[in-house]
Amino acid sequence: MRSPTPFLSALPSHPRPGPGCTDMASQTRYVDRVIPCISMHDFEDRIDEITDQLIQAAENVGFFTLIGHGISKEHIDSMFAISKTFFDLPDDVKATVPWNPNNVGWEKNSQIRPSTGQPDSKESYQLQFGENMNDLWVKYDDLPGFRTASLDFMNRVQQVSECLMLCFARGLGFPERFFIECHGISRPNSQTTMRLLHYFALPEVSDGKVYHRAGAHADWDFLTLLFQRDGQDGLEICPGREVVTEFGIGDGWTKLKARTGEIVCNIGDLLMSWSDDRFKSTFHRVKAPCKPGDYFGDRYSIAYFNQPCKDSLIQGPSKKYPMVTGAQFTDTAMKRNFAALQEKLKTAAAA
Ligand SMILES: O=C(O)CCC(=O)C(=O)O
Ligand SMILES: [Fe+2]
Repeated sequence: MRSPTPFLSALPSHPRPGPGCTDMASQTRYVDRVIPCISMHDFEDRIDEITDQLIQAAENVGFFTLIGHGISKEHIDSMFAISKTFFDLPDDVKATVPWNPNNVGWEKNSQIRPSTGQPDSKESYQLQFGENMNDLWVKYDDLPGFRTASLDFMNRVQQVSECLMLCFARGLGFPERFFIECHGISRPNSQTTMRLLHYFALPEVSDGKVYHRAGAHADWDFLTLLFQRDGQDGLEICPGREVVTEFGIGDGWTKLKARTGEIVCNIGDLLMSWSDDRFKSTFHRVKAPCKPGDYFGDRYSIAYFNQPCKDSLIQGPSKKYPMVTGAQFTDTAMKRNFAALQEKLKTAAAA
């Protein structure tokens, strides 16, 4: 059932409509690109080498995969199992923890991307560490152990994120712990978010409709860490951003295979801005399956969005953009997203 409420899309995404990027997979031009794969093993000893690799990836592709990151396949599988137990609950139970614009809570079929003008065919539950989660954790009696297990996994992903932040701070010439402090998860106004995602199984025989899974967008956070499951493919990327302040998108998409042990990372608009556009926030989507060979089954993923604390001060080393707070950055991103969505809906209504 589709929710009639157009979702304000306050989720960390920053869609860009553009030529050749309609999400109609039949019109897609595919391009082979090398997505850097970076191993974090022996992090302390290899920090210089890892920093160089991350900077290269951030400057040239905006996407990279991580291995040797220290989160075991068992932990990832177990978090996916917990995520499924949540999504298997009846909708009226999930509706006791509804989504709100602080980017927390459960939504279903309600995120409309400006790139498609239609809701993604999915449900998601967003979790944070701080006060935004008050009353938004599913009740213990409805799902015992969910909160503890989720927070444990979030802490593990945070540790990986902090290693990456340390490298990016070094690469940009900030004090080593600068980004880590700006994203402190123990602060009550932390906005860092883990999003559990469930894309519904779709009909393999076309009924004439396009079921978008996640329409094309760029994330507006600092850095996104994404977990996927073997065989549940669909993620595609399309580098195209030159400056964080302008819309723009290329037309050549590259498929990324879903692998359970790897973490797929992408630079978000925030890090693009904080690096004075040196690092690229990159468009991506989860393809609307429509062809033999596409994956039509249920797809589960987990995205961890590193968001700044509301009072963090954001400005790149060469001061390309005016200084803003974390709260202002997120607010501007949401408003821009909302305006792009209104524009898309207006154009669609006029057509
Ligand atoms: O589910 C995925 O693979 C991607 C999700 C995503 O890009 C997002 O939620 O921003
Ligand atoms: Fe995304």
